[in-house]
Amino acid sequence: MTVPLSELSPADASVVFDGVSKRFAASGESGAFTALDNVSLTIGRGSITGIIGRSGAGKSTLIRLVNGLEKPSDGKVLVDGVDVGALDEAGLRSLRRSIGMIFQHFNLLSSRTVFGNVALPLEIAGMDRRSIEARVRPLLDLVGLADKHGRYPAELSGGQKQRIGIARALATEPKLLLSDEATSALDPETTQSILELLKRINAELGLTVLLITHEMEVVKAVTSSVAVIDRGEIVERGHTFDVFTHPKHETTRALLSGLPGSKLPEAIARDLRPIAGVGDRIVVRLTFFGAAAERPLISQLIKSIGAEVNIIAGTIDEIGGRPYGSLVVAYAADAETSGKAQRFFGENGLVTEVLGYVA
Ligand SMILES: Nc1ncnc2c1ncn2[C@@H]1O[C@H](COP(=O)(O)OP(=O)(O)OP(=O)(O)O)[C@@H](O)[C@H]1O
Repeated sequence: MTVPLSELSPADASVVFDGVSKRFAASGESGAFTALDNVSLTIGRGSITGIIGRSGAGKSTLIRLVNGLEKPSDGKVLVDGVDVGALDEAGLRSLRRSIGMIFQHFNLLSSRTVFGNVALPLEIAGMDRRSIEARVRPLLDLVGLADKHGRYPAELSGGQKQRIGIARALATEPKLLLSDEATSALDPETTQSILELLKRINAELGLTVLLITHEMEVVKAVTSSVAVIDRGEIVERGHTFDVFTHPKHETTRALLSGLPGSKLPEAIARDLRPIAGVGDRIVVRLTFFGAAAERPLISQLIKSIGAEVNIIAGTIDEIGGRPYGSLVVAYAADAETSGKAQRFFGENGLVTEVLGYVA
């Protein structure tokens, strides 16, 4: 799905938050605590959308509104056009069958086998044994754990437990999968394999995935759209590529600074000054996309400015499946050299950010 979150029509939407606020009674104090403040957000059908924010920003509350575990204080949450807040108990049960959910700590039943865990939602729905077998076996295949069907959760690794969690979430053939920090307890390699599985499920089953996380790495690897939440408000949203390459809000920038490859070497970061001294070099981050990534930019830059350029840090990466590069370079900060460099960056469509000055 390539349409920005704000431009989707309701017909393309899996979930719509329409002016949603959520206030909780503050214990021991008068008044209420506002966990979500007038959130309007549209989650495209068939997309993998990320909601990222720091601890306490309101991410879990947002997800609990989708499956009806909380009701909005103001506004509406629509899932496939259905107003969740207006559903009665029977309506909520049927809504929850159409939504799969995976969790940070997997929430498997230790007394049940792998098969038994995946079968549980089907047993609750009253499905007969043979139909359950027919549904569960292909799901275990899909998540790559067919050979573990008789094992117990305690005999599995974290990644395998999450695969079971995913199979269980898919058992009732939901149209929407909610992922609440599902990779936060996993090591980076296992995280990648679970994210790959989510991408496959999204592509093969056309399932919408709404993923909340505090990890930018997760958003970068798997989502096409992202919304940044800060103290209950959506402060930035859009295509993941655009938000990552042109972050506008301070919170987004702060979250991005934790990504590997965006950190400056310790010695440079320590010596960086906000104002240029005589003879200083300017330190600039260059971000480039598409065709620019294939050109010998640095040698062209050296020619254009007629001065030395030091490469301090660099990374080539992919965001939402699109390649981009980021380079941190330093060159003489005098007006003439800087002016030539600015012209070169402009002519070549490079996004630049001055990080500071070093001696
Ligand atoms: N039932 C509740 N009663 C009172 N306050 C609540 C309740 N649920 C959540 N809150 C408050 O709302 C705010 C948002 O909580 P929420 O769990 O949605 O944040 P989060 O972004 O998911 O954080 P984390 O990543 O730490 O789970 C927090 O300050 C939390 O203390």
